Amino acid sequence: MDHDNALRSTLKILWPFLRPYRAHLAAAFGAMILVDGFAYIVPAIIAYATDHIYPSLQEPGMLRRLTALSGGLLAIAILRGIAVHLMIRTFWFTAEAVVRDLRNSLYEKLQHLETAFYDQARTGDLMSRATWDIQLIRNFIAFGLEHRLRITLISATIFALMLLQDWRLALAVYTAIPLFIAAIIHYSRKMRSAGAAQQREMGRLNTHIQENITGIRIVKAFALEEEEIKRFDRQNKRMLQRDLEASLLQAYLNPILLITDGAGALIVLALGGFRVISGDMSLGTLLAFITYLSVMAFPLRILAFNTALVNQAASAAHRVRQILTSPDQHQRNTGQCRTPIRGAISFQGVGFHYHPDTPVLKDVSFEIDPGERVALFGLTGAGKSTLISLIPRFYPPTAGSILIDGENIENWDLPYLRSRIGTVLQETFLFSATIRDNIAFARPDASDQEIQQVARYAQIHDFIMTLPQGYHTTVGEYGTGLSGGQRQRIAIARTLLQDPQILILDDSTSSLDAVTERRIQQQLHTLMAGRTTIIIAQRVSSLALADRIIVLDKGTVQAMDSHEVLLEQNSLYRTIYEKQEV
Ligand SMILES: Nc1ncnc2c1ncn2[C@@H]1O[C@H](COP(=O)(O)OP(=O)(O)OP(=O)(O)O)[C@@H](O)[C@H]1O
Repeated sequence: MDHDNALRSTLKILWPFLRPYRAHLAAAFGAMILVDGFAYIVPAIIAYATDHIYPSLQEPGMLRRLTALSGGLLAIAILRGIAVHLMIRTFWFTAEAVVRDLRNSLYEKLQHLETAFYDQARTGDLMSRATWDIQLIRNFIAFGLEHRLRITLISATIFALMLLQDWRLALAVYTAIPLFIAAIIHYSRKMRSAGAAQQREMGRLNTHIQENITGIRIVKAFALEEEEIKRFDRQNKRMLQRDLEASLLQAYLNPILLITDGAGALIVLALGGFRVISGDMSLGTLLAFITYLSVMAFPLRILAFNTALVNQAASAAHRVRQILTSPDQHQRNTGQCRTPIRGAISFQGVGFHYHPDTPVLKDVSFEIDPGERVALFGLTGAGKSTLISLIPRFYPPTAGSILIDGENIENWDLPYLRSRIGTVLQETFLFSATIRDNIAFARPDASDQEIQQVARYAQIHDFIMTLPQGYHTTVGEYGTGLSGGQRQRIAIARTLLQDPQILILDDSTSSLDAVTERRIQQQLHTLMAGRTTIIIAQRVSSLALADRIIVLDKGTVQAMDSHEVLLEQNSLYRTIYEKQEV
């Protein structure tokens, strides 16, 4: 992709974000015309003074004319100063405002993307897009776009003025133009792919750092710190390689541009000088040409850098667009139903796969009555977590249908449906906030009394009260400073406060000791009263909570009955149960 295409495709992607600020852009462009327009008057004034004032300075009135011209030059300098200030200010304001809007849109999109998107995405790469790529876009709007417009404006105007002054010399100066354009196109293409490679590598580097920090305990447990440092060094070297490749391209392009500039000066001096000597051209015109060339030095100096910047912005905008155009749940949220949920759940011939060639659920059918407690039981990898993730529509079933209160889940308003389903997952995630804020996550307006009540239900209140700052204790990203069991109990309290009709417990008692588990199970009995509950039972002790048990085997329902019946009639159930009992 050449320079202009990179520019066009960047602007096309960014246009929805630039559009609200088009008046600012127009104002900045107006200021730019003032800045550069006045610059062109200066050579004309110098040419005029050389040809008409200096030779006859002794004549009456000439000194006054010279003073007036000098005053004019000073006024132009001041005006240009004001215009350049306004121009830079407006471009930067637009850049910061667009980037703020872009970040908001990106964050909003990240909230609504399909769960499947996150199965594929790497956090470090997403972080890189949300920070580094956005930064490149900001640089593009703040000065890349300004420079690009000025380069075009200055070159076009200077060429036109040169033509007006002396078309023969102008054409001679521009003989080097095809070489110039070929170099730009050639390096622009290379810069675009080097920029994309650089940004991909930055994503990998960020992923590396993020995964290392997240998994630092595992690294330490395996005493692999030194190995990790070496691995990072290798990754960092690849980053260096990509960075060098990108900067080298600028280092190659810049000399070509400077040589072109030098060739222009040579032509003006040699040909122009010859024509002045032969009386074909005035000295003033020659001086004007030399000044024009000095004006051209600015665009030429920044062109290589600008080409790199525009191409980097093009691939950054493309990477950001990939996220912004990924399918999100809004596209699937066509349901309107928001009536109170009683909690009947029906699976009718449900099939599901993450990848078409590996079915995870096959023809799953069962009925759960409102308020019933059902445990999902099966060997690891049987599909239990997958099955429950279909109920809040984290994934759409690939066959059959799921009904809640007789209504297909697709007909329920998605945010409403999810707000009525409470989930306590195996891995408890707590936000970097106070314990109070973590519990009140679903209902930030909950009173202290309500928060303490659910904390008591979850058997965590007494512990919280032993902390110096009580409910206002800040916990880390992963609830640092809390045990696994304490984190889980906070998560249970969080779900209790949500007061859902349907409760999904992903073996939420797995990190608890036997005494606490018994206590919490008693509380859970109270909590589950009147709510439909599905418990993913990794451990047989969780089965005691259920009225009926679904035995899942390799994605199919083998049986669904009470514990007693299953123990008597189902050999798979009996085998797993007895093994775990031991
Ligand atoms: N996001 C995913 N992408 C691709 N495959 C997946 C994904 N999640 C799970 N699987 C696969 O689907 C199958 C069922 O996994 P699932 O987690 O539902 O089983 P499970 O019964 O809950 O297991 P466990 O008891 O070990 O938690 C497994 O083979 C697993 O590898």
